[in-house]
Amino acid sequence: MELDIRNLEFSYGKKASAIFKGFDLNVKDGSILAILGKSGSGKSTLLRIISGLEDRSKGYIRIGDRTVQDENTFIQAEKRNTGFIFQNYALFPYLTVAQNIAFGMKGKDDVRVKEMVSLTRLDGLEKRYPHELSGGQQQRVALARSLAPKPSILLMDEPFSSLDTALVKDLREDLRRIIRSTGMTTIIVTHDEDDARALADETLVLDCQ
Ligand SMILES: Nc1ncnc2c1ncn2[C@@H]1O[C@H](COP(=O)(O)OP(=O)(O)OP(=O)(O)O)[C@@H](O)[C@H]1O
Repeated sequence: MELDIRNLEFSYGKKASAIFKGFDLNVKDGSILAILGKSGSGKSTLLRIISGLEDRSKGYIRIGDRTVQDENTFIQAEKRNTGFIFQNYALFPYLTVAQNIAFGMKGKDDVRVKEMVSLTRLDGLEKRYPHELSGGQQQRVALARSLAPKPSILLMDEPFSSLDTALVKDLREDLRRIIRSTGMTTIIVTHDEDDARALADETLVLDCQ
């Protein structure tokens, strides 16, 4: 779905200086945007605002044809239906791969879990626990878990930060292939220009105001 942000304003607390002011962003349906920017420029904050985890921002945010925020509206994070993949993947250690993937879905849907396992090439690993997986496999479980409930948009914060750099090149291609095959509108926050170039259709460089 398309993401449209107009005139966004945000600061952490009344006395803090604004991280966003008059900020506009449009991401076309199905496209992959990389957000680059130095540490502290507000990359993670922007993902938190889009997903509804920060409720103090002002401005207008639309996802698809649904306004999730404007002066009269604030849709809570649970109801916003964004897929968020955190830096450390935040997998549940006591749940298996299949149970992790099923976690965010309403009701039991083994067919959808199987579909996600196959999309992310986790076949045969369904009964393993996160600590029995490689970093790249854990990332794919996080991806499968986020995609399973069919989110409106996928938000990834530093997808490669906890992985061995030698593996990252292959994993980038893998990640791009999976995202492309779903047609999901995706925003990837990274500090690495090579990630941005390899993964994204467009790049935005954030500059803290
Ligand atoms: N909960 C918070 N309360 C107050 N200030 C915060 C909070 N979280 C982040 N900040 C500040 O907001 C600014 C933007 O932080 P953010 O984490 O969005 O940056 P970033 O670009 O993602 O940085 P990095 O690349 O280091 O992860 C920073 O100056 C940070 O110190």
